[in-house]
Amino acid sequence: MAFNSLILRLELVHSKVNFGEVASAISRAGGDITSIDVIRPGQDSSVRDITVHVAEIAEASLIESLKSLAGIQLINVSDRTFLAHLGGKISVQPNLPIKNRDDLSRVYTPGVARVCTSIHENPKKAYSLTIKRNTVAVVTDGTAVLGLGDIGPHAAAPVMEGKAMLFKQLAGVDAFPICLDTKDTEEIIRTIKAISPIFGGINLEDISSPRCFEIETRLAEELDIPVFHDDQHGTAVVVIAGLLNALKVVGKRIENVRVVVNGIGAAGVSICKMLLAAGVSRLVPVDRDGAIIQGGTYPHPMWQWLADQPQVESQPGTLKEVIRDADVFIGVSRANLLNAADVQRMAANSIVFAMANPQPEIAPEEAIPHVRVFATGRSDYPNQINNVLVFPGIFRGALDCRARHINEPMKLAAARAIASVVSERELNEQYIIPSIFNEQVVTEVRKSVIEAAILTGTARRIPPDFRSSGGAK
Ligand SMILES: NC(=O)C1=CN([C@@H]2O[C@H](COP(=O)(O)OP(=O)(O)OC[C@H]3O[C@@H](n4cnc5c(N)ncnc54)[C@H](O)[C@@H]3O)[C@@H](O)[C@H]2O)C=CC1
Ligand SMILES: CC(=O)C(=O)O
Ligand SMILES: [Mg+2]
Repeated sequence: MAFNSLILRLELVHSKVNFGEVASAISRAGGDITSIDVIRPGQDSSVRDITVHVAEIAEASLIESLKSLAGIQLINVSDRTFLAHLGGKISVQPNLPIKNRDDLSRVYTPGVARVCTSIHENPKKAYSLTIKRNTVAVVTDGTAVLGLGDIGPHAAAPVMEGKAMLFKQLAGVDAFPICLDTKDTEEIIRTIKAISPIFGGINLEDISSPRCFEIETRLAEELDIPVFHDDQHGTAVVVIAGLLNALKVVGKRIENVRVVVNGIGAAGVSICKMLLAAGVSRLVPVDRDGAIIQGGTYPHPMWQWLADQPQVESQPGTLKEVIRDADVFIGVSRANLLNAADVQRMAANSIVFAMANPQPEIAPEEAIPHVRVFATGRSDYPNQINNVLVFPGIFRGALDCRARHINEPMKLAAARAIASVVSERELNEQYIIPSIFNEQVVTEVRKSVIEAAILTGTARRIPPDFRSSGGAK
């Protein structure tokens, strides 16, 4: 169950209500008071901030019960999540202070002009003399934000700022959110190309399918820096990592399992492709209209590609039909599509990754008693299968070796690296995937990605820690 921390600012009229009554009302509604601050004391009335820990589903009734108490005025309700977003979540910091005119003339005019000229003469120097080598653009058009859909570029910004924070904190990569006010494929491509000179990589985020496929393919062809649509490939990499470990837990082999993937959009297409590359031989891709079947005809080019694959089943059906006897369910669609009875009909020792954000395809409480391994994309349950395990390390590696592309071998190497962070001894139903706070994740992903980039010839630089030994020290 998800919990929230609310800060309730209340005015109490002392002749009508006392604090004990307020505390009892909060407790009856399921809230735990964690702190009380008196904001304005007074003889007749007082204003207090009461911090309350409460289940998300009980929030509305708690607020209603306080409003119904005589002598109470509810001045404001803020939750800590909103407070964490006040003023935005990132800022730009200088690397060195400007203390005097001498400093100024070095970092700015006239000194800077010599540096500009040097880059003009040799554009490669942008990597050593500007922020390019460590900076990634996190670009969205706001059309497929989490599972919230097309909420636009302004509303998408908190997610992009969040990704930028994670890039920095987990991998030391400076990332900048770019929220584009256009849904036009050509305009998006043109704009990203136009802003690309300052960036060492482009992380596309939350751009809806099918446009996301063309945008990524075209940019990868036309730019000489890595372009990575996180919702496609970051998600596929982390799913493969989790699946490799989950299969070990349940004692099944990837070649033998029947896998249902629900939601064949950005994430679903890439997951299906990577599952096939990893050896899955029985795949059932499902979207709104039911299973995408072998031999079928589809307007969506990626669905058509799937329909042409021999591993894709030819039996039509709705999600509720095709989930029967599946060994693995992977959901990257939307909230609340399955119930306990559906997952009970899966094969014994089933694996369910319900990854729609913020609400999964099935509530964890409903699924967990009936499946062997359960995972979501959320941080408040065990087994968080989220692309945050991937993009920081993959870009760290790609930037450090100045990879031109992030190719399939680099992605597979990243998936294996993430899986390997959980040792055989540690592996169990509740622990198939490492925590994002496990420092080994970025280190291992970076190392494996650089090795794969060097082997496949896409690296344009050998990082110092790879130079003498032929591998990371
Ligand atoms: N945990 C993680 O790391 C990640 C989770 N996701 C989640 O996966 C979901 C999809 O994300 P994207 O692929 O980026 O979006 P998308 O918009 O590209 O694709 C969503 C797909 O789901 C399909 N869909 C919608 N309702 C459906 C239904 N009732 N049954 C079957 N299919 C249905 C749509 O037709 C579409 O093809 C979102 O909830 C997102 O938050 C996405 C990326 C990473
Ligand atoms: C995690 C992520 O990228 C998404 O849900 O869209
Ligand atoms: Mg996303």
